[in-house]
Amino acid sequence: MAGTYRKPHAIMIPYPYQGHINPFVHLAIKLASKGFIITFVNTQSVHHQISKAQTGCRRDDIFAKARQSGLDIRYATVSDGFPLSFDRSLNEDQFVEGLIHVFSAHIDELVGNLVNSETEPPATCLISDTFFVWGSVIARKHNLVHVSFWTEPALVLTLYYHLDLLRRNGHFASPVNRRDNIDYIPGVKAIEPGDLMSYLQATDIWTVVHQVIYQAFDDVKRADIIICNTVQELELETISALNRKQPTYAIGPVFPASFTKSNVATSLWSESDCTQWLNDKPDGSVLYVSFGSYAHTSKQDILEMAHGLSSSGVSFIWVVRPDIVSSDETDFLPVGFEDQIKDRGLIVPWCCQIAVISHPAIGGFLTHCGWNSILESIWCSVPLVCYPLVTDQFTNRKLVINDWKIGINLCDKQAITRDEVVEKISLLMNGQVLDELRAAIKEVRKKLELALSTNGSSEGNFHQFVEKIKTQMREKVGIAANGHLSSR
Ligand SMILES: O=c1ccn([C@@H]2O[C@H](COP(=O)(O)OP(=O)(O)O[C@H]3O[C@H](CO)[C@@H](O)[C@H](O)[C@H]3O)[C@@H](O)[C@H]2O)c(=O)[nH]1
Repeated sequence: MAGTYRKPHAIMIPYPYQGHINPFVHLAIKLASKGFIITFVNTQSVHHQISKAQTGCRRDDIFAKARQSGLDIRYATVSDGFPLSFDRSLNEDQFVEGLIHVFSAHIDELVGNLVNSETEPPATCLISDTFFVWGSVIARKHNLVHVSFWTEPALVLTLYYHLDLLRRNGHFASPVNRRDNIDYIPGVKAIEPGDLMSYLQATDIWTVVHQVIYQAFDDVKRADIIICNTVQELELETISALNRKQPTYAIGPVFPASFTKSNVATSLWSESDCTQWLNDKPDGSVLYVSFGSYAHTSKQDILEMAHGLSSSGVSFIWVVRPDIVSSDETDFLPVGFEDQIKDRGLIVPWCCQIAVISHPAIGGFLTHCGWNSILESIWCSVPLVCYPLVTDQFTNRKLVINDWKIGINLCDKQAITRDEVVEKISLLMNGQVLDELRAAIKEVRKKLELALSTNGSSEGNFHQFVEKIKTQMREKVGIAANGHLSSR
């Protein structure tokens, strides 16, 4: 086959959560527009949920429209080992165990078929979510280039990557963890233990999620390439330090090609349209409140939040996911709340967040600090109130408040009070603090814009990353064909 040009064919597998599916889909489109063939894999359950969330039309293949526009993105769905009716949110440990042991076996089979396909250009690259513990194992077995896609800040990746240092220095997995600053992680300025990811602050460190963490951040060390949905200028030292270990490229933010419109359905819940409601509100007057797709909160916190929002006097849109407390606890808003807030507050189960926060009426975002929400809010220059709940959200808050100064904190402990909610909303939506936050977020936004411009860092890194994959793919094919490097 020497001399013949084969299109590069990459298999992409996101972790089956909204905050991971979104950047994976946008990256698939970006790679396909650079001439890649992509086989995008969702779990059957994710596919079913996305299809159900689409009103009006049934979509068996979420990339059908993208393909009509000339992109070669194929779509495959694979069982995660559980029936569609299984409640993955309520039984997370079991679900995550399934992703480790059963989903991986199905993926192994699918990858084998795509690699050995005789009629199609066989796949030569696997782009898998860093949280999967088996990415490099499957890639190596099938002789694929392994790209680990990290959908959180580089700071979070590097903290997990150096778990051994945290352990050795007594900041993690000690009978009593040290409380002083952590100042020995390469590329990270001193960081407080309270800014670590929730799993590293936990007392029980033998959960299923911890098993994932121990294995996934060992596995990532064998990836050929790491790509991060972040921006070099925002995390320069961290990215450089990671790069000294393994080829690491900051290619973010990975957004839809046209920011507010995507021709690929990704929402796991039906989106309520908030445009009409927002059109009637003055510019910058509405607070958007959302805790993302994954985190849960207590019924008590929801009550305090509701009373706080109601007493604040500010107009708001509040995304109250049906399973926000738990999927078997659905009656949690205060009695008569919706009547009480009338047309000042809009409660929706889900919406197109990007469309909402791009609307000029939005003036602030009370967020759980999911990484996508932070990137999207920066892009729309909307300052933040931080209310982290779990995982990387505590570390992301540190970036928002301490490093970039584009947001304020809701509270230090997890249980909130209505008074704190009123106080912080009023700080965010009025007065001098708001002016300072707005000025700061505009500066950070400029960095994102520059990074994404033709000569910007993310575009440059993306280009280098693509070239590196292609070179490594050619090397793999050469090795496979000849047992040594081909001279192509
Ligand atoms: O009503 C809504 C709410 C959210 N979104 C979108 O859903 C995504 C949510 O992502 P993110 O803000 O990152 O939150 P999570 O869904 O909670 O994301 C998970 O994945 C992220 C990336 O790995 C982590 O940073 C988070 O902590 C983790 O909970 C974003 O693109 C939002 O635009 C909507 O479209 N509509």
